[in-house]
Amino acid sequence: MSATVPVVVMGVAGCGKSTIGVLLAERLGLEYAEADVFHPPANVAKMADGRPLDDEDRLPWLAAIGDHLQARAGTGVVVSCSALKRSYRDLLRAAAPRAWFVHLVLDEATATRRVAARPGHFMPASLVASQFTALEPLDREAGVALDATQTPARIVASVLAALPPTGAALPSGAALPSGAALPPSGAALPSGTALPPSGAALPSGAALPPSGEEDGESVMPA
Ligand SMILES: Nc1ncnc2c1ncn2[C@@H]1O[C@H](COP(=O)(O)OP(=O)(O)OP(=O)(O)O)[C@@H](O)[C@H]1O
Ligand SMILES: O=C(O)[C@H](O)[C@@H](O)[C@H](O)[C@H](O)CO
Repeated sequence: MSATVPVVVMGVAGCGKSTIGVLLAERLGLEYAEADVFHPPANVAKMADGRPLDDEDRLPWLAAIGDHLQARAGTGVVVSCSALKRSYRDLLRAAAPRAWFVHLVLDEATATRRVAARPGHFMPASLVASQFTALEPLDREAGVALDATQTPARIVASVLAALPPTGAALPSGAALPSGAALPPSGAALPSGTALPPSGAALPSGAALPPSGEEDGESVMPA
């Protein structure tokens, strides 16, 4: 199986970007790139010191990741990148218009627990709250939002099912299917609402079902 769309696995620290990115790249037979290696040393030092990055800090990092995506636009690549804000994703899309995002959606308590339990990493658990402050969920952008408390195998299977077919047109700022009736942007689905099967359109920002329920997925139109 292969995908030529550049796939960006996004979300807060601890949501599983690296874990899922590696597995996904393996399944797709593509190169995996870890966003943390694109940080200037000053960014890593700042985070290790317990200070969150700001927009200015993130600009050179996003530019480097954008270059990496652009250089592999024809062959495909899987990149992990927190891409917390819409404006950050816009920068990546400016470099790679076909970029397709996998948002691993996780609650703050679980993210904090995972980061605290992870040995030998520069990111302190004290910074997880700032990641949620910055986070702007995928909003009518090409990609899929998945419940990050599912098993890695299940998450990867959902991504593979949702990926646009090789060669499919992926305009940036993906258009909604014509005639689709959607609640206002950011509207949460009533609790207990069954999510449509993979491939169906859902506004991002839709509430994901609690862990353990069927599916845990919302797909943005490609
Ligand atoms: N689906 C999952 N279920 C349970 N644990 C997971 C899952 N995905 C990742 N983890 C664990 O959570 C921790 C954080 O995962 P990972 O390093 O992949 O996250 P990340 O989003 O890349 O974090 P960061 O952005 O801080 O590098 C790891 O210990 C990993 O084993
Ligand atoms: O945008 C950011 O604040 C950073 O990218 C962080 O997300 C860290 O790099 C990552 O979480 C640590 O691995």
